[in-house]
Amino acid sequence: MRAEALPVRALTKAAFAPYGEVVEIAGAERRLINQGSTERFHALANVDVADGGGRPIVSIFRGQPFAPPIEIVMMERHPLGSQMFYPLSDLSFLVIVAPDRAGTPGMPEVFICSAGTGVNYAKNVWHHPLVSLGAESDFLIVDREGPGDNLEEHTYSGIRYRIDAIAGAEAESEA
Ligand SMILES: NC(=O)N[C@@H](O)C(=O)O
Ligand code: NI
Repeated sequence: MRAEALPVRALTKAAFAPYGEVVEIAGAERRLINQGSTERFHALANVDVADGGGRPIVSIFRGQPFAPPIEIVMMERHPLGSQMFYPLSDLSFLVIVAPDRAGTPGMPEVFICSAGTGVNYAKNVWHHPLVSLGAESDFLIVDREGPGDNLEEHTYSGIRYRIDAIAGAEAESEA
């Protein structure tokens, strides 16, 4: 089966806008609270999980690292809610998303997400399950618990996608 190599792009708010929000301090509304002893970086992402009686939950994902070549054979989406990944380690990870093409994912876009930056996938956005890099990594997750089927998966047929190199991220792997 044909496998197409994909470029890895730096994550920016503009590039990721069709898929959700970038969760980072840069550009956030900053509020000084607690008599000035604490900075609040306010409303970094919108938790959109109420459809169908859903409620927001916080989890931790512990991801095992991937290394190139990384094959992308499937994508998934959550029709009833957003899903946020915020890295608790100081490693980069890959964010892989795709536009919807008549109910199936189109060609993926791959972004490298640097340490201290997370993403909030908007509801019903095609994305690849967590791809950690370098070492076992923990992520804070905010997504939906509740009735209904909140997971739709799609396996590409006739074409596979591949990530052959990730500049910089591999250098972060454990020594
Ligand atoms: N299945 C699950 O909870 N994880 C995926 O949704 C994912 O995006 O990693
Ligand atoms: Ni997901």
